[in-house]
Amino acid sequence: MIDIKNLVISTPSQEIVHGVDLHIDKAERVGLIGASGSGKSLIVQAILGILPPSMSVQGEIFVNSRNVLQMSDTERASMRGTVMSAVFQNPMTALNPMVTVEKNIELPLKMHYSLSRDERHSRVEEALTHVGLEREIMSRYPSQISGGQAQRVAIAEALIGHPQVLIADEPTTALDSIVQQGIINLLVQRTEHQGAAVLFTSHDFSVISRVAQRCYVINNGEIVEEGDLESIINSPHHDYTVQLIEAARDIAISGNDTVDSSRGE
Ligand SMILES: Nc1ncnc2c1ncn2[C@@H]1O[C@H](COP(=O)(O)OP(=O)(O)OP(=O)(O)O)[C@@H](O)[C@H]1O
Repeated sequence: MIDIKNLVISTPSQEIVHGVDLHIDKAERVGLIGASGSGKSLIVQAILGILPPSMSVQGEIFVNSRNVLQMSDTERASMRGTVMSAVFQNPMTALNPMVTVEKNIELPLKMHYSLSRDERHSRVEEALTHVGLEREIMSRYPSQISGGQAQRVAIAEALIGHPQVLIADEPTTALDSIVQQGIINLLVQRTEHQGAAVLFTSHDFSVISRVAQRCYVINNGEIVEEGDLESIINSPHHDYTVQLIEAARDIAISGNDTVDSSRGE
């Protein structure tokens, strides 16, 4: 589904991401874990084609066997929402503050499908139910909902076009731990239900362990370890991985969690 080969990302003065290889299979949930500043967001931005213009990028990023680094902006835009979608750390920046929750969520439908207004309305209602929100929230503006609700709205928008992969760049970092848990459960449930793959970035092994089946450990722009989550947690090879595991509060293997996914918001 996604195959990254020898990805190098540089500013005019220095190389930041040094030859990263990363692979995600269809419907697989993959974690990318590393400390702040290790290069996770730049890799995500390269996949989505939204790197700052000052950055240069080399290597290959194949999505469904097509190199996105060689695509035009229009071609890339046509993939957003249907092939790839993304959610970010701060949901408020992802939502358009000038329009209602309904208008935010229906955007991918308007861009990619020819549906009537009524059809879009019922798809948005259904999407809200799937992310555990009441339909009344549709007419509110992003400033009138909580951070946890906003992240649910962002997830509804990201998944409404049934993308093949959801890229989640630290989507729970800005939320408190109870809300965080609900968002993680929701992401796992919904992507599993829709058969979507996930690339989930975090600096926290306790978060990654609840989402990913396999993970990559990144340190200073370099992948230092990769493997099944259980193997990495039970027998990490790299000192940096050991440090990340020791820093985690509590580690679970994903799928073992039964916490109510809308608690505390
Ligand atoms: N637009 C930019 N111009 C110059 N340097 C940048 C830019 N964006 C990021 N960097 C640098 O690149 C490095 C990697 O940043 P990146 O945001 O990918 O890290 P990260 O692992 O996602 O960290 P965090 O968890 O804090 O988001 C950092 O040293 C950062 O300062």
